[in-house]
Amino acid sequence: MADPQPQPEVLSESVRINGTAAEATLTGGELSWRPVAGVGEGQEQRLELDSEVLGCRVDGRKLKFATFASSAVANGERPSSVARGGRGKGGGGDRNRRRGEVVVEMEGEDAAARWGDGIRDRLASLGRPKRLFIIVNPYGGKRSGRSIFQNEVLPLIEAAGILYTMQETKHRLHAQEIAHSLDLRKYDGIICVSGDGVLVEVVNGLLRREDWETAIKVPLGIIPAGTGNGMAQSLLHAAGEPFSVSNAVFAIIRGHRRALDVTSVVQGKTRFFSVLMLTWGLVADVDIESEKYRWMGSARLEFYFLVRTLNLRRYNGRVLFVPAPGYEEVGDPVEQDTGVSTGIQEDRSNDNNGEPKCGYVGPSIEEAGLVQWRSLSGPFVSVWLGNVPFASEDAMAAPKAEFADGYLDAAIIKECPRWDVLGLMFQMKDGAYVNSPYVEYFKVKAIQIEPGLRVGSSSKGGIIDSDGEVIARGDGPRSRAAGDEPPEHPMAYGPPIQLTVDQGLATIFSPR
Ligand SMILES: Nc1ncnc2c1ncn2[C@@H]1O[C@H](COP(=O)(O)OP(=O)(O)OP(=O)(O)O)[C@@H](O)[C@H]1O
Repeated sequence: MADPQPQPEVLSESVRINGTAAEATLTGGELSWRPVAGVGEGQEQRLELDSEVLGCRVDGRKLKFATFASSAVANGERPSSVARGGRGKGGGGDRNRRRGEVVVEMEGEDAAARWGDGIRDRLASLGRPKRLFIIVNPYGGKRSGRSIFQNEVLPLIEAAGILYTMQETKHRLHAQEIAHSLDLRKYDGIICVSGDGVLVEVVNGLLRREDWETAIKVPLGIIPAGTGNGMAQSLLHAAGEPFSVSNAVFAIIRGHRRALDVTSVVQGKTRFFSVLMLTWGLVADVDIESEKYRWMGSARLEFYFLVRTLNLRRYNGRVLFVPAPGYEEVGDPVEQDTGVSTGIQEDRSNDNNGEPKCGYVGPSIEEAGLVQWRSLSGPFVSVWLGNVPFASEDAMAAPKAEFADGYLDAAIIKECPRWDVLGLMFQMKDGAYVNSPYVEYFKVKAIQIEPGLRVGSSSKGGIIDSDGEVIARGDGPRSRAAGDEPPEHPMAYGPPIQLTVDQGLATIFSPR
């Protein structure tokens, strides 16, 4: 039998807290005190180290707690009866946190040093990171990554006493290069101050390393500073926390983590890894084609959605999938005896389109194929595959998605009157759109997309977008001669694109 964890010593002392004489006790993960005179005399007050304290430093006879909690706690004023009201364990108070300071003055420096050690040990036992590598994208979103880092991230990280190395990205795929070559032994986590794109680059960089198996276990963190902040919103929302930079930073400081599914997206020898979503049809068209209206600000998406709905496109094609348990009746059965009828083929040769032969090759579809494949045939208005609930701050595209269930959530719209499409958009905010009879919502272990031409066009296909990057675009036939520029997108539009999920392969800092 394993030895029981040694219980930390209980410390008690007569102190002054924020100037008021009090009896203080440090028990487990909590500092509690009762003022012995004046306001609040005899009333117990508490400070939870895990959910309310950024850090603590000793300054002579004083212990200075940097707090991040409800305003009353931040000033050392909240009575424990209030503190306990309606709060889950480790929940972190009323979520409207503010920075504050609680100063505990001891009678002597020895006592302060002893308490300082006790608090340091307790904070360390919470598994908080000590050294972080922080990647800042100064270019994403509203170009505010740098100022978010300086003004909102750094003060909290410093108050927590975390050592860090910061590097700004200089170009596309720079974050992938950094993650590919970083000395991971020096850090307890890699943090992205960016949109989702940089986080995805980091995952791809780690999985292309020779030591990918250990590298991908390094906890990742995301602090929203992009246009698409779906991962940050998904993590905060799952914990009941409001979307904010400081809540995202505090989640990283607390060091709680959760497993995260990684999807391998494969076409022939081209392979990359996704942690958010893949979309084909309406949503991809709106997302990508509306770029030319960027000058409109965030209204561009609504505007272009309206344009596209009025001229609704439908795409031919087929999706084949291995349904998750409970979804075996979705779609039609696929003949599977020869493999020819499905066209499902695997290339797990560890040759990533000429890149060095190392890194992760993804889970086998054949393993997934132990169960029956099913299919849905187009035309499709929209195909959405999500690994996490939110596609952006205010679009809950896959409301039942879980971080590490080993499945992708599919939301597929086939035939749908255009006014109903418009209605669905308004129900995207809270995910209610999936209850529409026009939306087929189910979970899959693996899925293959066979994208076809737009209905009514003999040459135009659609756009396939994974985690905000266009991976294939059917712009019509283009003659390519030897010496031509390499194709703009990594995959071709037309041949099958396969997705398989590796359950909980990555690790991400999470409020809960
Ligand atoms: N210095 C840079 N110059 C240009 N592009 C960059 C730079 N640094 C990073 N990028 C690229 O910016 C893209 C978007 O980054 P990020 O994830 O931060 O934001 P996003 O929300 O996904 O997108 P958006 O650019 O629409 O805000 C990524 O593909 C990344 O490679």
